[in-house]
Order: sequence, then C-alpha cells, then structure tokens
Amino acid sequence: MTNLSPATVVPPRGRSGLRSMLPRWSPKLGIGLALIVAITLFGLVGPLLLGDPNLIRDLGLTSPGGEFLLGTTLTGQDVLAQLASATRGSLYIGLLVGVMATVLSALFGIIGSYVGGYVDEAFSLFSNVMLVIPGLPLVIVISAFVPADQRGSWTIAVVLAITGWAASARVLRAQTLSLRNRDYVAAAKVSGEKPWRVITVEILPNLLPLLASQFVFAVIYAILSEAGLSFLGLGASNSSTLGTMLYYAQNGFALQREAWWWFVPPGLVIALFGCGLSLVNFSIDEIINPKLRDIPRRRAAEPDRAAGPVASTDADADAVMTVRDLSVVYRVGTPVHAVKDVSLTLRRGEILGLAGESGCGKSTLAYAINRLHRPPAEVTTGSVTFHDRDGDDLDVLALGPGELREFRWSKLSMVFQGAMNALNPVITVRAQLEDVLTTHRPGMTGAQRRARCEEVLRLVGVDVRRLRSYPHELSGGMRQRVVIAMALLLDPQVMIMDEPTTALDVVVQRGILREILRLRDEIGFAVLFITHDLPLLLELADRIAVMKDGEVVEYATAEEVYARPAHPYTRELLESFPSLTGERGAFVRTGDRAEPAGAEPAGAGGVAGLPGGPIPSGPIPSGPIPSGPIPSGPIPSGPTPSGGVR
Ligand SMILES: Nc1ncnc2c1ncn2[C@@H]1O[C@H](COP(=O)(O)OP(=O)(O)OP(=O)(O)O)[C@@H](O)[C@H]1O
Repeated sequence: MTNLSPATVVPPRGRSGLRSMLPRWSPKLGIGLALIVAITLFGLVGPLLLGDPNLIRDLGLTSPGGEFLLGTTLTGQDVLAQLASATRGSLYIGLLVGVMATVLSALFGIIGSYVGGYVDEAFSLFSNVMLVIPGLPLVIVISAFVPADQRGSWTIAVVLAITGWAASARVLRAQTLSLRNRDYVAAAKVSGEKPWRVITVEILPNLLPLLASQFVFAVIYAILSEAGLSFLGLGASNSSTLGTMLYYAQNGFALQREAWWWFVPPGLVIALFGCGLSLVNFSIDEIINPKLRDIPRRRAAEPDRAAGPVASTDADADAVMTVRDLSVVYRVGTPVHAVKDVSLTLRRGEILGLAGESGCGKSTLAYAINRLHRPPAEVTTGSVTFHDRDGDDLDVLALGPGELREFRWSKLSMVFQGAMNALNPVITVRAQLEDVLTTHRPGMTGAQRRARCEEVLRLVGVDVRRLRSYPHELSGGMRQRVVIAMALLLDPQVMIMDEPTTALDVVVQRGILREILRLRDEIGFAVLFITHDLPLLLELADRIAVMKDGEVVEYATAEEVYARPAHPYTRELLESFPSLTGERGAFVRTGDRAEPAGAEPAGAGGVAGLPGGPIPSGPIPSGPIPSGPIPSGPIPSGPTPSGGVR
C-alpha cells in the first residue's frame, strides 16, 4: 500500500519537502493561530510600550477614550497597560504549568507502563490517587497553606502542575501499553535497542499528538485555574495576571459601578486565548498523523447519480457485476491515480482473477467496487453495476447509506486482506456469526440463526463445536474459514476476496482454495479473487485480469493468459515465478526485464523467455472447477495442516 509507482503519480499540484509536513490550511487553524499569536505578542510587547500598569493617577474611574483606550481603574491605573502585563503573567504561568504537567504525565504514564511490573503498579497507583483527589479544593488548600509573601508565579505553577497531570498520565499509560506490544517495538527490542531508545524513537513519536494536545490542555487549565485562584485572593502575590485583574475589579465593585472596561477585557483575553488553543488543538493530530493530513475537507466531486435501478448497458447477459471505466485517485499532496479506467465483467458463478504486482491498485479497485474506499481515495469516473438475480440492475456508486448496508453483505460480501485477523478477539465465533444475521435478517428466530451458523460452518469444513470458541483458540486456517463462512452467511451473489490466503502456509492455502472452488460450484456465487500470485490464478480462475500501474493490461481466459500472454508485463509476471521443473524465470534469476514490449508472445504450452520451457503444472483449468493441482472432494477431517484442532 505504500509504493508510489512513478507511472501512477499524477503531476504534482501539491506541496513538497518540509511544507508537506504541515497541516493543510483551514479556517480553524488560521483563526486559532491568529488568536494565539496576537495575544502572545500583546503580552510580550505590550508591557514595553504601554508604560507602568501600577501608576496611580488622581483620575478615578474613567471610561474608555482619549489617552486611555480602555479607561482607568478606581485608582486611575491604565486598564490597557494592566491588561498587557496581566496577559504576560498569565501566559508565563500557563507555559510553566504546560511544560511541568506534560513532563510529569509522560514520566508517570509512559515510563511506568513501558518498564512494567512494580514500577508500573506504583506509578499507576499514584496517578489514580492524584486523580480521585478533587483538583480545585486541593489547589485552594495548597495555595492557602503557602504564605502570601512566598506565593509567586512559580509556586502557583507548581501547585497547578501537581494537580493537573494525572488524567493525562492515565491516557498515556493506556496508549503506551498498547504500543509496547506492537510488532515494530518488539522488533526494536529484539534488535538490541536500549530501552531509552525504544521509548524515544519507537514509542514517543506515536504519542506526540497526545502529548501536544495534553500540553495545550494543561496551558488552558492553568490559565483558567490561576484566574480562579487569583479571583479568590489565592493567586500569585508578586505578579499581575488576568486573574488578579479580575480580583481587583471585583473588589472595586466594577460590576455594580457598571465599569465594564475593567472586568470585560481580562475575561475576553482568557476566553479568546482558550479558544485559540482549542482551535489549534484540532489541527495537532493532522500535523503529526500523516493519515489525517490528506483527508480532503469536502467530499470531492464524485459522479452525481440518482440511486436505484439503472438501465443495463452490458451486453453480457450472464454478468452479475459490470465495472465500467472506473478511476480512483488518492487526493494526497501529489495525487496518486491508483485505478485508471478499469472495465471488468464478472459473470455468474465465475471466478475472475485480478493479478498484479504490489501497489498496482488491486485493493483500491476492490474497495471502490464495494464503496469501501475512504478519503483521500475518490472515485473520479466510471460506474459499478450490480445485476441482481431478481432482474434489477443497481448502480452501486449511487446507493444511499441504508441501501449500501443492505447491499454489502447480502448481495456482495468481501474477505479482506489478512482477514483472519478481522475476527473480534473477545467474542465467540457464534456471537460474531449471529451478529451478521441479527443485523441483516432481523426476522430470523434464535433457532434459525443457530441453524444457519452451523450450516455455514459445516460448509467451510469447520466443526460446529467451534461456534463456542474464541478466535485465539482457532488456527490461522480455521480463522480464515470462519471469515469465509461469515461472508457466506447471507448467500451473496458475489464475493470479493482480497489476497485471502497470503498469511497462510501453502498446504492450508490449498485447502481453503479447494473449499472456495467447491462452494462456488455448490452455491453458485461469483468470485473476484485478488492476488499477486498469477500461477495460483491460472489454476483457480476462469478468467484473469492483469493490472499494472492502475490499468488492466490483459483480460482473457486463464488458458489464454497461460498459453498466449498478450502483454509483455503478463509474460514478465509469468516468468517471475519458479517453474515446477525447478528452473526459475529469467526475471527472478537475473533481475532483467523479460522482453521488450511488442515481442512475439509464446506459443501454446510455452511461456516466452522461461528457460524451463512450458510450465508443466498439469492440465490448464477448464470449466467451472479446474481439475489437476487443486484436488476436489470432501474436506479432510481431523487436525488442520497448520496444527490447529478441527
Ligand atoms: N491512503 C493512500 N494515500 C495515497 N496513496 C495510496 C494510499 N493507499 C494506497 N495508495 C497508493 O495507491 C496505489 C495502489 O495501492 P493498492 O493498495 O491498491 O495496491 P495493491 O495492488 O492492492 O498492493 P498490495 O497487493 O501490496 O496490497 C499504490 O501506488 C499506493 O501507494
């Protein structure tokens, strides 16, 4: 899913280099940054320009205007000058608390959970205790305990940091516990990386969005709490903050005297700064998480359609699904044209193989056919028509959400790449199968549901006693069979299988493929089988489409693809797999490209450029069930080849 083939890349219209690391500009981010920058500048530069905020003048309370833009306080002090210096004081405390609370939460949340054992338990207990102590009363008690002459900005910041880190630590702990078990962390440990390096290089970057948003949250919390403390007369005694301004306004009866200019400006600055930080917080995930960065702000212009039956334009009367000129583009910085004008027809009861190297667009096509593609993927042109067995033609790209839910599992089901991991680990097989029936067939009784679950499980060759099992109690092959059983539950007319057996060993893979063939023959559904393994398709599929750089470059029966591959790329693919005689294709052995485009295709029974001559893999499949290498017949009982218990 990651390799960007140069041929598939639409000419750049996006950003590159460092700029591509930044989030897309959005009104939220713009307004948030503008508010923060403006208030910070005011706090930094204002006190230098606006004179002494404590200078007492013999003016009394003056309303805004003239020399004093925001008027004066009861003692004739300039409110604007006070506001600038109070903003600076509040920002200072906010920054101190933000840093201290983030460091504390990272220390107790990340390090404890990574080290594990007693350290984790002790850290976790401490965090929990801090969490259940009510924050504001504790802050008030601590602040009140510290004598007023020692209650400086630092003291207040420490008090607020002590009471403000625990919730973040718990979130970080949960996240670290999950990250700690990921494969790449295990790989780093196995490769001998030191713990501090695993934490800083493997784990910390994944936690940055959380840390960043928690920092922002801590700053907001600190500014608001400090304002609250100051308002109660427990704030920093040696510095002026927005809270102390409000405190003096309250003591001077500003509200009763209708001196709004005294208390509204500090309140407004607090509100606007909190608002700015929150808006920027929305964009922090985007800055760190590349997946979110490229999601377009609006649904791009997908072809506008009216839902419902459409007139059939397909000449193939036997077709169950017709894909016409389908194009899919990933709207990323440099858009990727992953599927280009693909047209395919899937006939009833047929297995249509879709082959191609990694990154050629197979999965993107499968997802788009099923409308499972998500932004930044966008279907730009084309149609997908489903020819229902009751005679209706459905325009899949135009189905509404409800119609799509109904369509997806009952008419067309999908077995995903790595599907054996798709089962929920904490729910039994029975519950997972029954869940599909409860959702799609609400009229079924419990007994009917149970009977259907047993039926499909038998169909795929798994003992019905396994209905009581949890996924971890099954072997990989059995899990895969359960997933196929789930896809069969509603008797779909089409099944899309995206590399359904790649994670399994060859023997189990063969067993499952044999099941698919048998089931297809018994039940009569059509299969779009996606794999990079062309020789496998030669045995399994009736027809094969070969994809390269998003385009279908070859589309013919399995016999034709095998005997007379028309496109040089197909020949190259055929040559890149080992022949059963023991020879390897030239492409694999030397890394050379096989033949130049336009070279003569190999004759029947031989593959161009393959030193081993014809692939002697037994008879070429003909008819619905290929004979030869995949044996038909009942599923063997007893333990599965992978060692699981049947
Ligand atoms: N989210 C994404 N953003 C940008 N480009 C993407 C994204 N997902 C896939 N692509 C690109 O789309 C192209 C097709 O990817 P796709 O996953 O469909 O290939 P594939 O043939 O299924 O490969 P594989 O067999 O390895 O899964 C690739 O060039 C890939 O880099």
